[in-house]
Amino acid sequence: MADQLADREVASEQAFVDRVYQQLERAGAAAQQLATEGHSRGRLGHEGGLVERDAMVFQAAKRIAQLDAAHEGLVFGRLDLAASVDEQPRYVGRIGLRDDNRDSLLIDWRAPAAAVFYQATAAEPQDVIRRRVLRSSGPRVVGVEDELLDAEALAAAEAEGRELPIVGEGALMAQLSRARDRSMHSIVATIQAEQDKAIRAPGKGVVSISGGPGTGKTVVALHRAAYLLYNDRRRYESGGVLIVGPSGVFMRYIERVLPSLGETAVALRSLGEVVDGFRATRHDEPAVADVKGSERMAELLRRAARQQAPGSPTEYRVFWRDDRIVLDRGALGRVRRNLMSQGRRNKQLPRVSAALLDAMWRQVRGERGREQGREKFDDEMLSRDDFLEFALAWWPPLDAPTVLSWLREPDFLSRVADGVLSTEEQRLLLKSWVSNGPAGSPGGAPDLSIEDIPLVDELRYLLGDVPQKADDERDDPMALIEGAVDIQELMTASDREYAPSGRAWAPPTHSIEDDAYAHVLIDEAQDLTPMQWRMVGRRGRTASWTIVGDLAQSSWPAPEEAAAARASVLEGKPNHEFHLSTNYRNSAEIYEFAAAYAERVGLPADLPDAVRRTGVAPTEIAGVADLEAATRDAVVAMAREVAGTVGIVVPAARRSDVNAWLASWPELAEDARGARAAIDSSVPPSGDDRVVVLTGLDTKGLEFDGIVVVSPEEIEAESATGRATLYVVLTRATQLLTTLS
Ligand SMILES: Nc1ncnc2c1ncn2[C@@H]1O[C@H](COP(=O)(O)OP(=O)(O)OP(=O)(O)O)[C@@H](O)[C@H]1O
Repeated sequence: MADQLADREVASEQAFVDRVYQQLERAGAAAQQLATEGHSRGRLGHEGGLVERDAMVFQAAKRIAQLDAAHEGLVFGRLDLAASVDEQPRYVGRIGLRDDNRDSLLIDWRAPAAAVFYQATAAEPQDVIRRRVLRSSGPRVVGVEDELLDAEALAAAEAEGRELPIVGEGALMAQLSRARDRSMHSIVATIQAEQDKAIRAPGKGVVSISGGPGTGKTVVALHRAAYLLYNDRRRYESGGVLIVGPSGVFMRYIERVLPSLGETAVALRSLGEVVDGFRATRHDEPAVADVKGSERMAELLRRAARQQAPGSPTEYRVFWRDDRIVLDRGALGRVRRNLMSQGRRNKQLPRVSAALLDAMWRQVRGERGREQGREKFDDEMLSRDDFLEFALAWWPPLDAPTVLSWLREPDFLSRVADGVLSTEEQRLLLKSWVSNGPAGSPGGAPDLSIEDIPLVDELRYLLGDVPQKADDERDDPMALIEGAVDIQELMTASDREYAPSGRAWAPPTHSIEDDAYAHVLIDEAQDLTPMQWRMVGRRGRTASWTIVGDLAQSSWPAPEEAAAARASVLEGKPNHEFHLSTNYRNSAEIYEFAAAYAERVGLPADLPDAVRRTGVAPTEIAGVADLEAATRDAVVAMAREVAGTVGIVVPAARRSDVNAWLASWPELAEDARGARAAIDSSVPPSGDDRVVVLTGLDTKGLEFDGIVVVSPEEIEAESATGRATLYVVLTRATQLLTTLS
């Protein structure tokens, strides 16, 4: 009986969904035609035609991208309202669509009219009688899940002859129990009321979203980005939206969510990729990372950027008429300080020769020289190769990696670090830079760590952009100091990131002028170091912000210092706080285990309620004699048990060993479910790899059906914040958790 009823409801929804898809096809054909028309106008050749073509192709391509993305579960919601409001059902989808009469067929989930779909509750039904979620596979409706919000209104509606049966077991539980794959999915159909409030918060100032593990902070923040783009497309698309997350693996995990919501005009960057033109994927060891992340590095770099370039000339001599002119250390030091006081170092390049000539002219005392005058003096000096070469060598254009490489010299470092860093801290820095051959190392490719990137950025701003030369001056370095031309490509942030072809990335300009975005969204914000806050802060001085995080998951050892850096970045911006309180990821059994750990080790944990029980408690195996055999048994069993992903979390020092084990286990290669193992998590795994090896830090923000933790006590001991890292690890599994020690 119940099945028949459900089948009938599915069939009736299918009829509506078919209508929507037909309309979508018509909209798609119209957009295609617009694109074709646009191209043929471009062939006319005149300039107006080209501009028009660009605009048309851009619009059409955008529409097409939106429509393609919409194909997955295009229609997902239906509201039946009290007769006094509207007898017709309202449908909610990923995009808005009108029928041929321009009447609304489908409401965009972000439109004000759709808000009630998320906000109505049984306590406050807001005229909603029944909320229905449609589950689909492509264009096929496979099920419906209803919620009755107002029983009295239902009785009244039925008395008037409307049929509103209630079927299904609740959309949320169905959604939460699904197997996890390698990407995060959108939650448009099941956004909960407290999440909806954060998503729809006004786009001014700072929206801070906090909550414990698995409360949907990341997924909510991504839906908020889509909401902002929908609501103020002009502002956010032209100004750009920057989304920053902890790692490349994490960015790949979340990258599908926004396109599936029809949005591609967004820059997704891991912390190692925030600065245009640089890409770091390697972490420094924790003790080094702690030094590089400290705000004290800003003072050290400020000093470094003011130093004379190591190896540059310290003296210039020339005879002119009756005078012997000498620019010695003292004189040069004065010129340097004077230039430095006028602004960024590279910006002074056009003034260098004039400043040197001023100092030199003051030494011209002889009558013959004075009579001939300053102009004659300047002309003669500027035609001397040795003078121009000196000027360029003394004040060369400097890029950030070059200045960073100066710090590899122990003497240089101790000079600029005096009173800022301890001897031990200086030693750690030297060790990291010398052993990894940083940028500028002779012959060695730059190997910057994720923690080096904020230092590079700090220096970019201290030095200013290296002037670009015009084409005909490429081979003439002198052009730089003789009134350099500052030619930059004119591109906005969104031009950079968004190409109509659907490719989300175009070459960056590398200029500090182009760093700014209209909205900055920081995920896992609890992990940002003070130097990272400064780096992202420069990208959002006039932006609105969304910041999500959970302090108990922090791996930064000095929370007060990070909080101060954050406060100074956001100073003067109004702050709106949102808190999420339900854990949607972990089974209740797994989260209880993790929460007990957090309490035991004294983490300041914000403990959400986990809503889904599986009846399976985590497995703790202690006193393991053969770690490889035990790991293999646990992983193989788990891969059989769950349909989705399995993560093996290991101490950083054991990662390559465990990778080698994994590669040698035939059981996994031949796994009946076709599981294949990704050999190394630092290499992007292909789509069907469902078993991966990760360090504790790698797991930030991710989730898996099953997690096997190898040697939790070693993960705990890896750094000063190892307990927080282990807490993160224990909160990654949706179904099964096993620990081996
Ligand atoms: N309303 C919802 N409907 C369905 N699934 C949801 C909902 N909210 C969250 N989820 C799911 O819960 C899981 C956790 O979400 P997410 O990763 O955003 O949480 P988080 O708070 O960022 O976690 P953490 O801080 O632990 O990294 C994801 O699988 C997400 O899709």
